[in-house]
Amino acid sequence: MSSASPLPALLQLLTQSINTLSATYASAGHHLPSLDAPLVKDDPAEAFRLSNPDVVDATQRIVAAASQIIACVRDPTVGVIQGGHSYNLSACLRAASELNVPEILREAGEDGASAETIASYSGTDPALVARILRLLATHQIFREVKPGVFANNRLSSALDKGKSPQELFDKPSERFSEAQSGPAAHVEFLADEVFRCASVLSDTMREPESQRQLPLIRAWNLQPDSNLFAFLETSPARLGRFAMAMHGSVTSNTFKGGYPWAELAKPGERKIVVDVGAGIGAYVMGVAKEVLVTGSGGGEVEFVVQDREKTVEKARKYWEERIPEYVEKGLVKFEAQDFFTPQPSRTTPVAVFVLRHVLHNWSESKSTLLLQHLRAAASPDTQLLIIDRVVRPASAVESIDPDALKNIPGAAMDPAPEPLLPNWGLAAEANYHYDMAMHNLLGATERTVDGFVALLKRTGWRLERIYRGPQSSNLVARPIAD
Ligand SMILES: C[S@@+](CC[C@H](N)C(=O)[O-])C[C@H]1O[C@@H](n2cnc3c(N)ncnc32)[C@H](O)[C@@H]1O
Repeated sequence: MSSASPLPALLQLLTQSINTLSATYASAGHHLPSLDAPLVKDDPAEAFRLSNPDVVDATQRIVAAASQIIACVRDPTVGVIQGGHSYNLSACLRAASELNVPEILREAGEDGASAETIASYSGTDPALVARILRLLATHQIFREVKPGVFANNRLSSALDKGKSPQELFDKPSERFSEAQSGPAAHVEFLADEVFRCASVLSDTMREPESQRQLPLIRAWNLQPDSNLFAFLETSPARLGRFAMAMHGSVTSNTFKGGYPWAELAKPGERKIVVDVGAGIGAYVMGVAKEVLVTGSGGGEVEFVVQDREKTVEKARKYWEERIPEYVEKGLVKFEAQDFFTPQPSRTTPVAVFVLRHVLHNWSESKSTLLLQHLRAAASPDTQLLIIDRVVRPASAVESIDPDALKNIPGAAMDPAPEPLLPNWGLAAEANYHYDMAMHNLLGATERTVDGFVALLKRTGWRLERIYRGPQSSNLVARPIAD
């Protein structure tokens, strides 16, 4: 262990990255959006932030370096105790979203609204509302304009569900009907269903193996053979919120440099893409709208949206409302299909099976069964596109067998620059939160690159390449010849 302080090197990384960020914004004629002002989604600076690689890279370095500096200098006891308190952030975020505070404050404007006004919409305790919002403001979510008066800022306005507070309170079953309500749905799902499961993680781990329950089963007092999806289906409100939460995470997945959808169908060709466990089909709708309309391929792509029966009904409605021309032209079909059973036979072989945020929901044995069914339905040219996070160990070496990754483009990743944690630390924090959520909700896992290689090989697929994405990556596999 080196005894030299890492602080000067971390500070240099931080300074260089802040300079790069400022210069990149300035040279493109954009201003760095203000933390104090609400988010303006259609501001060109927002699209620039998400798409400019220098901004993306500098942001990652700043988050990793700044959080590592804090860890270096802060009293260690305070550091771990703060970690123990972090449940309050979840609890207060959920309260603020369920009390529709971002929407009340949108209507109040930059002068904000008092805790009394905010609480009057829901008949809740104004003093408690003020304390909740103060904790969030301390985490840079909302602004306390003067004591007890709050306004939206950049972070809190990301939770705006896009409706008036009155509509939200009058029709609670329709709180998540606007497309922009995805982030709020996601936060509420994490801070409600997922949070309660996390609270019993340690209790369930320490039970004798024969009595060991999944945190989901224990936290929600469910029948032992129940699962997340069956549980969500018992409540239309939970199911609707979950569907929108999944939709809210779509935008980052048709990323530039990801799977080359525009090249899939050559002129005169019609290719079939089956989205397995598609939810409402939001990902392939994104492909249809964002990529194929501008694509150079020229051929036609037919999507099959597969999921459980109730979700497929929602999917059909979602497509009819948002992209009716696809439904009318027969370019999208809806199939109720259990992915643990054989795929239906088709006259035209499937070009691409998509599994977006599905494999991470299942244990090794269930994932094996699912992939075997897809392999049995695959032609030699079928591609399997897995969209999931690829979790890095926190050590410098990503694989226990680095040689095995050498011929797989995108599989081997350089570690973060020293002295940063090799896995980018808190800049990659979400991966590890979702990994725990997968265990707590489903007894499942986010996978490392080694985990994907092994699972695919076992089920007759060969990992061909990885397009690394900002959050989830695109992993492409081909059938191993029989
Ligand atoms: C995490 S969601 C992902 C949805 C979608 N792929 C996306 O990225 O938005 C997992 C989906 O798997 C579906 N699912 C769960 N069990 C299933 C089963 N046995 N057969 C088919 N779909 C299933 C759920 O209904 C849910 O829509």
